[in-house]
Amino acid sequence: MIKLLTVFCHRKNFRDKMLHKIINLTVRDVRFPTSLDQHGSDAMHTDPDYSAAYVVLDTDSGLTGFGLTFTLGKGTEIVVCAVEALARLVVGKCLQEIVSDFRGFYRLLTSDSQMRWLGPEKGVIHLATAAVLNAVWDLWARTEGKPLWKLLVDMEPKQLVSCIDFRYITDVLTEEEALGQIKDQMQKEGYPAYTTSCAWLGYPDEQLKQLCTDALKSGWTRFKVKVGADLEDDVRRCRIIRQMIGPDNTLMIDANQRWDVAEAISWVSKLAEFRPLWIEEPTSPDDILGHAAISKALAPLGIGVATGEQCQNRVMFKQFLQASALQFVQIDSCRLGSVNENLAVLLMAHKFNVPVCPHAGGVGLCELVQHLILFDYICVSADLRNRMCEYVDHLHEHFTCPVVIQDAHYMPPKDPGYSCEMLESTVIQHRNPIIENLKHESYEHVTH
Ligand SMILES: C[C@H](O)[C@@H](O)CC(=O)C(=O)O
Ligand SMILES: [Mg+2]
Repeated sequence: MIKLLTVFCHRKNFRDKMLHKIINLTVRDVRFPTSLDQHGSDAMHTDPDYSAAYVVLDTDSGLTGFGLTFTLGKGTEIVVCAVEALARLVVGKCLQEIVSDFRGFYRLLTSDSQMRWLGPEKGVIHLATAAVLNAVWDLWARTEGKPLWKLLVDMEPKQLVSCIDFRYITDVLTEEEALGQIKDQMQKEGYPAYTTSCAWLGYPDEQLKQLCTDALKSGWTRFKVKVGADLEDDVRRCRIIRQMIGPDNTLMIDANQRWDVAEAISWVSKLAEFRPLWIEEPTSPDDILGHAAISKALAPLGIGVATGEQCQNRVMFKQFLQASALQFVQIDSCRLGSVNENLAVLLMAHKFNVPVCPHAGGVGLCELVQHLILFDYICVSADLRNRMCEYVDHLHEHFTCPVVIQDAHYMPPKDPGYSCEMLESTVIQHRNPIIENLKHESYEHVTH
């Protein structure tokens, strides 16, 4: 009897919890002046100001969901407008209504017939979708009192798979197959990380050496170097880093889409003596066959191709995998359509036996993607070979639950949610009021 009552109360609590109705969505343009010190600089983004379109979902129960997407500087204004355009599809819905048919809700956002023309599922509108859905996932995880990775790990495989939109990928992965790939066994340990913080393109050699020395002391063994602007500089910088980290540590290089295909092959061949594990984004992120040609040419040198931080959607990832055009999948928590679409890519990568090494850094990307890679390890890949998650040592102090790195490993987050919440003081201090002022002016214009 007591047991029955407990089950009843539990169910009722669950139902009540899930009834949170979303009554408001606010989005803020939050920017950080990272370009002043050349943090984040690469061959194509020479003065990046790390920024976020930051979403807050208020519910009638008082519980709040936080989400974001990462972008750079002025571009944030446009993403903010796109989020505002999606708000009408979210406000007024109950959490239960959304998560009981998450696939349907994902489609509602990505297939709205007036907005779909902007994508579909790519560019600004997809970044906006990610920001909104990230907030919904955060709200769900908070409702359950679990960190997002645990919410995913505890879900029945059937429910998990029901969050994925399989449209356009059933030729390589069906719902039934996906079900078979999800393991229900749990393990907990820190997830290996690599650092990009030592070798941004705009850092002078002395700074590079100092940061490398510090990182080695803190236990880092895997390092990424920005390349692609000037070959002589790249040779010098890679030589410095290789000498400092020694022959056994791992080095990766990242060109941020700087080259054409033939140029990529010849340039990277000249850096082969430094034994990079991968060349990241050698050419246009949309050129799947170009990546395949680069992969083929560099394979004899032992250099793989990594890409994904600007891969538009699961369909592109599908083709990269089908064409053997990448050897490392770099999922991104804010470029793809949130957890829903990232789940699809994790499962496809598993099917093709290609390791996932997420893109992180920016603002908030480390906080978010750590949940996805933990889930991948526990429930999908159960493998750490050639796997690591990027880490960049900037802007974590602005989050209420920043990542915890120990001995170059991500430690599993414990707080409920998706780790998206920023400090209120940060949002106030770094909010870019341009859009709001503009709106104000146009309202005035209309009323006069
Ligand atoms: C503009 C960003 O800093 C970009 O360079 C990040 C990146 O490519 C990476 O972290 O990898
Ligand atoms: Mg990169």
